[in-house]
Amino acid sequence: MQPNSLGSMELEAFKTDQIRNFSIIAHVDHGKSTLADRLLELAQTITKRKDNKQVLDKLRVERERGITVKAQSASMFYDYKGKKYLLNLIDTPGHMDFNFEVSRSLAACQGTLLLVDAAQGIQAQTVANFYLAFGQDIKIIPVINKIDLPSAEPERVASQIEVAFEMPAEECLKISAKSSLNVDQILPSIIESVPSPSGDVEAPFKALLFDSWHDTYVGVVCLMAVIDGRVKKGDKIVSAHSERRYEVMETGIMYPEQSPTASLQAGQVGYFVLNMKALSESHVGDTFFDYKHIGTPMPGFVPAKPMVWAGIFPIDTADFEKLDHSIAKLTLSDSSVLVQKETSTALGQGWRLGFLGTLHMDVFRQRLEQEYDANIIITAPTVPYRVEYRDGSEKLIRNPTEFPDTDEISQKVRSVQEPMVRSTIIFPKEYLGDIMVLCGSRRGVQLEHTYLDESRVLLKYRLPLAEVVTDFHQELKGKSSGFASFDYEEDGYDDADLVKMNIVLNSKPVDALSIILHRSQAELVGRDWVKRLKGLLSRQLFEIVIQASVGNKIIAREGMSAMRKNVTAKCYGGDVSRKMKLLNKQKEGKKRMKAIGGVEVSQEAFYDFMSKKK
Ligand SMILES: Nc1nc2c(ncn2[C@@H]2O[C@H](COP(=O)(O)OP(=O)(O)OP(=O)(O)O)[C@@H](O)[C@H]2O)c(=O)[nH]1
Repeated sequence: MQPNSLGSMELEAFKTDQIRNFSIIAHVDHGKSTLADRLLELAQTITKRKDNKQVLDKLRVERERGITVKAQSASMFYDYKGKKYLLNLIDTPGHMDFNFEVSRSLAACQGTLLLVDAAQGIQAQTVANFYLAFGQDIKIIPVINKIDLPSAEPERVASQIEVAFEMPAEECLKISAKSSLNVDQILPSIIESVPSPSGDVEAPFKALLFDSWHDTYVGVVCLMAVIDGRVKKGDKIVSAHSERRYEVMETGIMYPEQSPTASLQAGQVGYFVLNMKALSESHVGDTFFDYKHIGTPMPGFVPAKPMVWAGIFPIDTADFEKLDHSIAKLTLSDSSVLVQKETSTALGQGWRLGFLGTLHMDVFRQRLEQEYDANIIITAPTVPYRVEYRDGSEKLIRNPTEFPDTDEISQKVRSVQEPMVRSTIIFPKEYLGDIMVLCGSRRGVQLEHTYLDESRVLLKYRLPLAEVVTDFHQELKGKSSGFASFDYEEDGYDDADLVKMNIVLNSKPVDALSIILHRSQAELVGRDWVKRLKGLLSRQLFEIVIQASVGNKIIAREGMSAMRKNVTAKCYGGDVSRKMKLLNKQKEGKKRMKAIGGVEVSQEAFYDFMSKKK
């Protein structure tokens, strides 16, 4: 199908009272993208297709994982009661790592559809998204989806919505995005109940930037909600954040692809091509003004803060240049990843990357491997720790190698702090005991315990982020047969008794294997790591001692006795060519080895260790 092409559009006819800007928020898989497609079909922005492939989920990884990562927006024209409306749908990502993107999309809307699966009911992310929208003071329309499923219980879900969000159960729309049942009620409900944007077309130009990306053909594209005034090609506008001046090269709407328009004006949402050279010049939450009328900027966003840092290294060091190039290209389309160069004695040259969360990290790694054919080792993720020194200075630690050693801590450090989160967990009540034990073992403190209905429990816990970014989610799924849903938001820093654990091979520390953890866990983790490493290293011609240490104290130890290895032993003198071949093979194998404390460790052993690590 070809998307509709409008040519250069005239949008001036649409005054603010004919415009509605809305988004859809939902827990993962509750049907956002399917509903978005149905609405675009209804308004004939796209034609109906058999394969039901979602238009708004563009990236390959998104399609494979079935999650929306990058928010995409699309415009619709819709006739209602004899009047023509311009409806702008702003799609939002569906995972907790991307809450930042959800809030930036919401800031451009006056209303949102809160979509809940009729079989699954309210999930953790429904709650988180509701509060994001509630905090922005926009109209929330509850919609119960998938009512065609045999297991659907729309009445029960409606009463959960009433209990959790104090919205009358009878206000919920009940639809099936898949079969289109009742989907025709949605756009009229948006027009009736979502306020139109309150801008002034005659006032000087002012717009809010809420998304941007890099386009191979035109460069940086910015999505903006025009607050006041109007703008057209050739106008000069200025960024409140950087005070840089830009010329407008093109304006348009997403229909659903970029479709140029003669202008954009108050209330409208559309894309801008400016003479911006790099994506890093576009700051989400920035306000743009007519360069002659600089007013008060819109309240800014809290910028996306990377909360999970990990080292990335090529398995084969010869791939460094290629990988450098691939990472640079990939960050062009994902400006929330922060990149720094890093050198490790064990793994060579690489990078330290900051991600919004572990899913974000996984998506990035998967794209590197799939789209750029990269072979990489990724180290255990670290959260940013804060160290406050007695002299008043402060340091943010993103790499365990930078963490102060025990002597430094006792002499110079006032406190070490770790980032905390407030988490929401929703699950059937029979799993309550196990889930409370799990949260307790992860140093969690319970904040709330409510029943959404007679069988579903909502728990709120305050937990250290470090405990959440490893395998917490996986364990939660395991303990609840897959029924628990989980979401979290940042909640400041707390003092904590943290230590750096080093892994030492024949008295030499392996920097890539250092981690920061709570003192109470060091021994357990140390014993586990040392044992697993022993399983992965091959015996060598001398004895190997593998130790885990905290400061000068050895907390775990394993030894491997020496072995004599002679690859030519099997050749009884005569066959010289076979002997040479074997020797060459051994040499080849050695190229990929690193000698640490005289012990040869293959990159593959590192890879195996990292990928199975807690
Ligand atoms: N039976 C039924 N299935 C539906 C309905 N709406 C969506 N689905 C299915 O539910 C699954 C998830 O739908 P998506 O539209 O991808 O969900 P999403 O909320 O956009 O997911 P993310 O982008 O990952 O957040 C898909 O397999 C859809 O076909 C519905 O009304 N009925």
